[in-house]
Amino acid sequence: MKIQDLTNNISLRRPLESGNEEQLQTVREVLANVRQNGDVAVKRYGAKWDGVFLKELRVSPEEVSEAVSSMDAQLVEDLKEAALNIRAYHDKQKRQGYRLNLENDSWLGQRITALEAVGLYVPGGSAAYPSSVLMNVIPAQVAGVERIVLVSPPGKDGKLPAAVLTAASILGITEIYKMGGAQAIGALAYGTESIQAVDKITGPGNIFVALAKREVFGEVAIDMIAGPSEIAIIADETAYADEIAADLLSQAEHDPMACAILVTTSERLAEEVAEEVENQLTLLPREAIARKAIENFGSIYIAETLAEAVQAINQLAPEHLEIVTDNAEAVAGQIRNAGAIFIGRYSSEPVGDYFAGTNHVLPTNSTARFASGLNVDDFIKKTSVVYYTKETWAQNSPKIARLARLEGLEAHARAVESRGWEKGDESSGSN
Ligand SMILES: NC(=O)c1ccc[n+]([C@@H]2O[C@H](COP(=O)([O-])OP(=O)(O)OC[C@H]3O[C@@H](n4cnc5c(N)ncnc54)[C@H](O)[C@@H]3O)[C@@H](O)[C@H]2O)c1
Ligand SMILES: N[C@H](CO)Cc1c[nH]c[nH+]1
Ligand SMILES: [Zn+2]
Repeated sequence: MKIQDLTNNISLRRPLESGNEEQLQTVREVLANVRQNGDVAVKRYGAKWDGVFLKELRVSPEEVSEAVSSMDAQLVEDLKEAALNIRAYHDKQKRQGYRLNLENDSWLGQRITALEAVGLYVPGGSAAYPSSVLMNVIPAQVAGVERIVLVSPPGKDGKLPAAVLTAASILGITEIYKMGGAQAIGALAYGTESIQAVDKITGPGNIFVALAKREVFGEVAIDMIAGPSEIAIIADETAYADEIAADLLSQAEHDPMACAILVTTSERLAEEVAEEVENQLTLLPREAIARKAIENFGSIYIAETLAEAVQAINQLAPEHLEIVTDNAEAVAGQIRNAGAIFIGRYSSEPVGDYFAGTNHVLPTNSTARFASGLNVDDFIKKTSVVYYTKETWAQNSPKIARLARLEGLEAHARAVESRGWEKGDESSGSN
């Protein structure tokens, strides 16, 4: 791993947001084709990139039961416990609408409504992500979404991983389709013969998924760009090199485009971590993927002070930040930009990926400057409500008409003035 001095050039930005021209072109073609040709296009792209041409895109109940019965009982228990933790954490995010009472029985309100139909992308391809099923579905369920659709790419055997189907089954999800990449995003956004379009698409994925979500935004809502994983670690001389290296590799193994960065005040640690990363890499089953990520998007930076390290991280806005320093909680208090923060030696990042209860669908590519991780708010909308009684109208209509005329909008002024005393009264409003 490269070791360098910390400069202002620290950056996570990969060519993700725009993708390279070829990837973007592919994604646009796929989306246009799915819009025009529906299922046939989805199936053809599935054959091309997932290596299987499917007759049926929807997962049958038999496939689900077969998957569930093939699962190790302990793993099912582990998934259930993780699901409980995730639900407990997300239950706290539930919102109530509110009502602001005004004079003369008038009121204003904010009404919270769950989205009607959402499509949740569960990545597949090079790994199976039952944890992403939990992370996507649970906040949607807590919000009260009626129709929850899962999509995920099948393996060459034409099946979804048993663990993915088991996680869906634990949560009671039955509308599941075997499709991945940009074609799945297109199907969710536009609808096809076998899948009805949704209102919002959430979930992480590789570059093709991330670009496709960005392209369909507007036609449907999306949660964020949750692309290839990232980890940044601030560590001082109190940290253990083998643990830091292991945590860096935990994210590097996701994707050749994953990003792993250490910012440390200790030169000794920097050197030891670089050596450890190399040693541990050779022992990983996904060495080839992790090695590419480390070579292309891995770096160790040496900072003069912790304050400098904190400043660099705030500039970086990583998806995940670990703080392994003396008094790590105080350092965490100074972080403004990070998708999720893991404090201290025992909060290794995978704790959050699987089990703690916090969400692992998080903003990447420095978008943590303005975006949040997936949460219950992603699955609701807020509607404002106004109820003015005659008295409140009478008191305020001259002011409103003046403001309308200030903007040169005479019809607005006349509308508010058009209410007359002689036309009778109305009863009170209700929410
Ligand atoms: N940010 C987060 O919250 C988060 C969480 C979990 C996973 N991840 C990321 O999700 C990603 C998972 O990636 P993955 O590839 O394993 O699975 P994926 O499901 O995202 O992508 C697989 C699909 O990509 C499409 N594809 C593959 N090669 C293509 C090509 N050359 N042209 C067009 N389409 C192609 C195929 O349709 C395939 O079905 C990783 O980048 C991982 O870091 C992110
Ligand atoms: N670290 C990923 C988010 O970047 C989430 C994940 C799922 N499984 C393992 N990890
Ligand atoms: Zn992970």
